[in-house]
Amino acid sequence: MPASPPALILVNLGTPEAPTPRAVRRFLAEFLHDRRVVQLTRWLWCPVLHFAILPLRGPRVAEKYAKIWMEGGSPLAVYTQRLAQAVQARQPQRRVVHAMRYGGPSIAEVLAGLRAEGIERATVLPLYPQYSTTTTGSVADALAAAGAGLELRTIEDYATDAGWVSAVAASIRAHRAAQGSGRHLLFSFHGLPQRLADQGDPYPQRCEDSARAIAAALRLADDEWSLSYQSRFGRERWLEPATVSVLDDLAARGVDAVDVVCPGFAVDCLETLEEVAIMLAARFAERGGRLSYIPCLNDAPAHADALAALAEREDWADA
Ligand SMILES: C=CC1=C(C)c2cc3[nH]c(cc4nc(cc5[nH]c(cc1n2)c(C)c5CCC(=O)O)C(CCC(=O)O)=C4C)c(C)c3C=C
Ligand SMILES: [Fe+2]
Ligand SMILES: [Fe+2]
Repeated sequence: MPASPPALILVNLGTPEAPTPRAVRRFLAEFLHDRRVVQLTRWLWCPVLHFAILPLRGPRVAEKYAKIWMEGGSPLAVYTQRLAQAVQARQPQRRVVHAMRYGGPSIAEVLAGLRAEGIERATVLPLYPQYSTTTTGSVADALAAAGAGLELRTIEDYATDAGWVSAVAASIRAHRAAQGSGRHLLFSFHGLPQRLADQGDPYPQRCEDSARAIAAALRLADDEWSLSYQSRFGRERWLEPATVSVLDDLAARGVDAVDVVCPGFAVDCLETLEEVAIMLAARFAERGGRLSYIPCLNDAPAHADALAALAEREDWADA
């Protein structure tokens, strides 16, 4: 009898439990204490974080979450859970669960639950197509901290996975078929401090690889698409060009219709729904244009198919 396939753990970033200042502060406190995310020495960072960032940002960001909150909770949590269920439906022979790097369900509690069920092996799929030390690397830290007891294998990057690329390309094609073609396509990825890229974080290269692969699948000419980075945090220089500047430049050049897609995000979240689909769309409209946001793959069947195939391929040879 062949060994049953390893469990599959889809790991996402995490999100506040409620759109309230208190819940946002709690979430940000855990997130922004992660040394993968903020590298400043603690005696410098902790006073800034506790006495300035959390008190000021908590209420401001809670208002943003309130604008996008769904009946079942934060979009990131709702879609991550639905995506895990969709992958589970495609792979009834294995346990498919989800975990969050910050907040719950935590990686440690999910691993403990699997161990309690007698599961001995798991494939971990961080829901970040492009590897970064700040995201996938941080998931690896949490797995190591949660301790052994389960044999783990992690899929660290799927930026150019053929199944995932064609799922993203198909969703763009479908959106454009409904909205009309001939529009500029902007690939907007979450940014990073430029310093991390200079220190060797492969993330910007992998974002470029993803954008180029998706543009090729759509047979776009070079002047029909661009790539940019959004969601800047802090005063340091971040990856460029910034999404806001690229959109302002497009508007200034008279481009009045832009489609924006965010292939660095597996599911919709604050950064896509509030920052891009609401704030940046309003800013582009003020400049006379129409920004059409193309939703993330979320729990679409093609997304679940692509991730199930990816996990199957990465399983242990004897599974
Ligand atoms: C998709 C990949 C992501 C990378 C890379 C990333 C790096 C990164 N992020 C921050 C700071 C913040 N990010 C915030 C939200 C957020 N970030 C990602 C993904 C990546 N971050 C997601 C999916 C989300 C949304 C979570 C949700 O609940 O919907 C936030 C919180 C919101 C806010 O306060 O603006 C911060 C802060 C840094 C500093 C960083 C790299 C160093
Ligand atoms: Fe602290
Ligand atoms: Fe982020």
